[in-house]
Amino acid sequence: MKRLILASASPRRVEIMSRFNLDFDVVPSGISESFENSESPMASAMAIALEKALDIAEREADSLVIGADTVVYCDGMLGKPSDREEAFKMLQLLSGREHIVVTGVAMVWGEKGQKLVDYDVTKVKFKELSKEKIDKYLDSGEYLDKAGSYAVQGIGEILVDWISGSHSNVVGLPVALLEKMLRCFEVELL
Ligand SMILES: Cc1cn([C@H]2C[C@H](O)[C@@H](COP(=O)(O)OP(=O)(O)OP(=O)(O)O)O2)c(=O)[nH]c1=O
Repeated sequence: MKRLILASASPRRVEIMSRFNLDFDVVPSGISESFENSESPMASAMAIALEKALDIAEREADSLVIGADTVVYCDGMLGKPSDREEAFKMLQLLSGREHIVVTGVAMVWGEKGQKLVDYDVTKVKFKELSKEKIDKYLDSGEYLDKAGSYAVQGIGEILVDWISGSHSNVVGLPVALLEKMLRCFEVELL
Protein backbone atom coordinates (compact mmCIF):
# COMPACT_ATOMS: atom_id res chain seq x y z
CA MET A 1 0.00 0.00 0.00
CA LYS A 2 1.15 3.52 -0.73
CA ARG A 3 2.10 5.91 2.10
CA LEU A 4 -0.84 7.87 3.46
CA ILE A 5 -0.45 11.40 4.81
CA LEU A 6 -3.06 13.41 6.70
CA ALA A 7 -2.28 17.06 5.98
CA SER A 8 -3.89 18.35 9.17
CA ALA A 9 -3.00 19.74 12.58
CA SER A 10 -6.50 18.97 13.87
CA PRO A 11 -6.40 16.38 16.69
CA ARG A 12 -10.03 15.52 15.83
CA ARG A 13 -9.09 14.52 12.31
CA VAL A 14 -6.15 12.47 13.58
CA GLU A 15 -8.46 10.71 16.08
CA ILE A 16 -11.04 9.87 13.39
CA MET A 17 -8.36 8.49 11.00
CA SER A 18 -6.83 6.52 13.88
CA ARG A 19 -10.06 4.56 14.48
CA PHE A 20 -9.30 2.50 11.43
CA ASN A 21 -6.59 0.05 10.73
CA LEU A 22 -4.58 2.44 8.59
CA ASP A 23 -0.94 3.36 8.66
CA PHE A 24 -0.63 7.08 8.14
CA ASP A 25 1.61 10.03 8.93
CA VAL A 26 0.49 13.46 10.04
CA VAL A 27 2.09 16.40 8.22
CA PRO A 28 0.14 19.63 8.88
CA SER A 29 0.05 22.14 6.04
CA GLY A 30 0.71 25.82 6.59
CA ILE A 31 -2.44 26.84 4.71
CA SER A 32 -4.90 28.95 6.66
CA GLU A 33 -8.52 29.55 5.80
CA SER A 34 -9.56 32.60 3.83
CA PHE A 35 -13.12 33.00 2.66
CA GLU A 36 -14.21 34.56 -0.59
CA ASN A 37 -17.69 35.89 0.13
CA SER A 38 -18.80 35.13 -3.41
CA GLU A 39 -18.10 31.42 -2.95
CA SER A 40 -20.55 28.86 -1.63
CA PRO A 41 -19.50 27.09 1.60
CA MET A 42 -19.11 23.89 -0.43
CA ALA A 43 -16.81 25.52 -3.00
CA SER A 44 -14.82 27.21 -0.24
CA ALA A 45 -14.39 24.06 1.88
CA MET A 46 -13.28 22.05 -1.16
CA ALA A 47 -10.89 24.75 -2.41
CA ILE A 48 -9.17 25.07 0.98
CA ALA A 49 -9.05 21.28 1.48
CA LEU A 50 -7.35 20.99 -1.92
CA GLU A 51 -4.88 23.78 -1.10
CA LYS A 52 -3.93 21.95 2.13
CA ALA A 53 -3.42 18.64 0.32
CA LEU A 54 -1.47 20.21 -2.57
CA ASP A 55 0.80 22.08 -0.14
CA ILE A 56 2.03 18.76 1.27
CA ALA A 57 1.80 16.74 -1.98
CA GLU A 58 4.37 19.08 -3.58
CA ARG A 59 6.93 17.83 -1.05
CA GLU A 60 5.69 14.23 -0.78
CA ALA A 61 5.15 13.16 -4.36
CA ASP A 62 5.05 9.43 -3.67
CA SER A 63 2.25 9.68 -1.10
CA LEU A 64 -1.51 9.90 -1.06
CA VAL A 65 -2.19 13.16 0.77
CA ILE A 66 -5.52 13.92 2.46
CA GLY A 67 -6.60 17.49 3.25
CA ALA A 68 -9.86 18.66 4.82
CA ASP A 69 -11.57 21.89 5.73
CA THR A 70 -14.69 22.51 7.81
CA VAL A 71 -16.93 25.56 7.62
CA VAL A 72 -20.12 26.44 9.40
CA TYR A 73 -22.64 28.37 7.32
CA CYS A 74 -25.43 30.52 8.74
CA ASP A 75 -26.22 33.72 6.77
CA GLY A 76 -22.54 33.61 5.84
CA MET A 77 -19.43 31.53 6.46
CA LEU A 78 -18.25 31.11 10.03
CA GLY A 79 -14.68 29.99 10.53
CA LYS A 80 -12.76 29.85 13.78
CA PRO A 81 -13.39 32.81 16.09
CA SER A 82 -10.47 35.17 16.62
CA ASP A 83 -11.54 35.96 20.20
CA ARG A 84 -14.27 35.37 22.81
CA GLU A 85 -16.30 38.33 21.60
CA GLU A 86 -16.49 36.94 18.08
CA ALA A 87 -17.33 33.48 19.46
CA PHE A 88 -20.19 35.02 21.49
CA LYS A 89 -21.59 36.67 18.35
CA MET A 90 -21.41 33.42 16.40
CA LEU A 91 -23.28 31.45 19.08
CA GLN A 92 -25.90 34.22 19.33
CA LEU A 93 -26.38 33.98 15.59
CA LEU A 94 -26.76 30.20 15.73
CA SER A 95 -29.17 30.26 18.72
CA GLY A 96 -32.56 28.66 17.95
CA ARG A 97 -31.70 28.18 14.28
CA GLU A 98 -30.72 25.59 11.76
CA HIS A 99 -27.33 25.85 10.05
CA ILE A 100 -25.13 23.64 7.92
CA VAL A 101 -21.65 22.30 8.52
CA VAL A 102 -19.64 21.52 5.39
CA THR A 103 -16.40 19.57 5.31
CA GLY A 104 -14.46 19.50 2.06
CA VAL A 105 -12.07 16.58 1.60
CA ALA A 106 -9.26 16.47 -0.96
CA MET A 107 -6.97 13.60 -1.91
CA VAL A 108 -3.87 14.17 -4.02
CA TRP A 109 -1.51 11.53 -5.30
CA GLY A 110 1.28 13.53 -6.86
CA GLU A 111 3.12 10.64 -8.50
CA LYS A 112 0.09 9.72 -10.59
CA GLY A 113 -1.11 13.32 -10.95
CA GLN A 114 -4.45 12.30 -9.46
CA LYS A 115 -6.72 14.64 -7.50
CA LEU A 116 -10.10 13.99 -5.94
CA VAL A 117 -12.23 16.58 -4.12
CA ASP A 118 -15.68 16.19 -2.57
CA TYR A 119 -17.73 17.41 0.42
CA ASP A 120 -20.36 16.34 2.91
CA VAL A 121 -23.07 18.50 4.50
CA THR A 122 -24.67 18.05 7.93
CA LYS A 123 -27.63 20.06 9.21
CA VAL A 124 -27.48 21.18 12.84
CA LYS A 125 -30.29 22.83 14.83
CA PHE A 126 -29.36 24.80 17.94
CA LYS A 127 -31.56 25.26 21.00
CA GLU A 128 -32.56 28.78 22.03
CA LEU A 129 -29.55 29.99 24.03
CA SER A 130 -29.68 32.68 26.70
CA LYS A 131 -26.71 35.07 27.03
CA GLU A 132 -25.92 33.41 30.37
CA LYS A 133 -25.81 29.98 28.76
CA ILE A 134 -23.53 31.22 25.97
CA ASP A 135 -21.22 32.83 28.54
CA LYS A 136 -21.06 29.64 30.60
CA TYR A 137 -20.20 27.63 27.50
CA LEU A 138 -17.48 30.08 26.51
CA ASP A 139 -15.98 29.75 30.02
CA SER A 140 -15.10 26.15 29.09
CA GLY A 141 -12.69 27.47 26.45
CA GLU A 142 -13.88 24.75 24.09
CA TYR A 143 -14.82 27.26 21.36
CA LEU A 144 -11.19 28.05 20.59
CA ASP A 145 -10.00 26.53 17.35
CA LYS A 146 -13.50 25.37 16.33
CA ALA A 147 -15.35 26.52 13.22
CA GLY A 148 -18.61 28.13 14.38
CA SER A 149 -17.24 28.40 17.97
CA TYR A 150 -18.63 25.09 19.26
CA ALA A 151 -17.63 21.42 19.46
CA VAL A 152 -20.46 18.94 19.01
CA GLN A 153 -18.20 16.16 20.31
CA GLY A 154 -17.70 17.99 23.62
CA ILE A 155 -19.75 20.06 26.04
CA GLY A 156 -21.09 21.80 22.94
CA GLU A 157 -23.52 18.94 22.40
CA ILE A 158 -25.65 20.61 25.07
CA LEU A 159 -26.21 23.56 22.70
CA VAL A 160 -27.58 21.28 20.01
CA ASP A 161 -31.26 20.36 19.54
CA TRP A 162 -30.67 17.84 16.73
CA ILE A 163 -28.27 16.98 13.94
CA SER A 164 -29.16 15.46 10.58
CA GLY A 165 -26.41 13.71 8.67
CA SER A 166 -22.87 12.63 9.50
CA HIS A 167 -21.59 13.45 13.02
CA SER A 168 -17.94 12.96 12.02
CA ASN A 169 -18.50 15.52 9.25
CA VAL A 170 -19.24 18.15 11.91
CA VAL A 171 -16.15 17.11 13.89
CA GLY A 172 -13.97 17.61 10.80
CA LEU A 173 -13.65 14.39 8.79
CA PRO A 174 -16.70 12.60 7.34
CA VAL A 175 -16.09 8.86 7.64
CA ALA A 176 -18.47 7.68 4.88
CA LEU A 177 -17.01 10.14 2.37
CA LEU A 178 -13.48 9.26 3.46
CA GLU A 179 -14.22 5.58 2.79
CA LYS A 180 -15.75 6.32 -0.62
CA MET A 181 -12.83 8.50 -1.72
CA LEU A 182 -10.09 6.19 -0.39
CA ARG A 183 -11.68 3.35 -2.38
CA CYS A 184 -10.89 5.27 -5.57
CA PHE A 185 -7.22 4.78 -4.61
CA GLU A 186 -7.76 1.14 -3.66
CA VAL A 187 -7.40 1.83 0.05
CA GLU A 188 -10.02 0.21 2.32
CA LEU A 189 -10.92 1.71 5.71
CA LEU A 190 -11.98 -1.65 7.09
C1 LIG B 1 -18.45 22.68 14.20
C2 LIG B 1 -17.27 21.96 14.76
C3 LIG B 1 -15.97 22.19 14.30
N1 LIG B 1 -14.91 21.52 14.82
C4 LIG B 1 -13.52 21.74 14.34
C5 LIG B 1 -13.12 20.82 13.19
C6 LIG B 1 -11.90 21.51 12.64
O1 LIG B 1 -10.74 21.00 13.29
C7 LIG B 1 -12.11 22.97 13.02
C8 LIG B 1 -12.25 23.79 11.78
O2 LIG B 1 -11.01 24.19 11.35
P1 LIG B 1 -10.31 23.72 10.00
O3 LIG B 1 -9.70 24.95 9.38
O4 LIG B 1 -11.24 22.93 9.15
O5 LIG B 1 -9.14 22.72 10.46
P2 LIG B 1 -7.94 22.90 11.48
O6 LIG B 1 -7.34 24.27 11.35
O7 LIG B 1 -8.42 22.51 12.85
O8 LIG B 1 -6.89 21.82 11.01
P3 LIG B 1 -6.03 21.77 9.64
O9 LIG B 1 -6.29 23.04 8.85
O10 LIG B 1 -4.61 21.60 10.03
O11 LIG B 1 -6.57 20.54 8.93
O12 LIG B 1 -13.29 23.02 13.82
C9 LIG B 1 -15.09 20.57 15.83
O13 LIG B 1 -14.12 19.96 16.30
N2 LIG B 1 -16.36 20.32 16.29
C10 LIG B 1 -17.47 20.96 15.81
O14 LIG B 1 -18.60 20.68 16.27
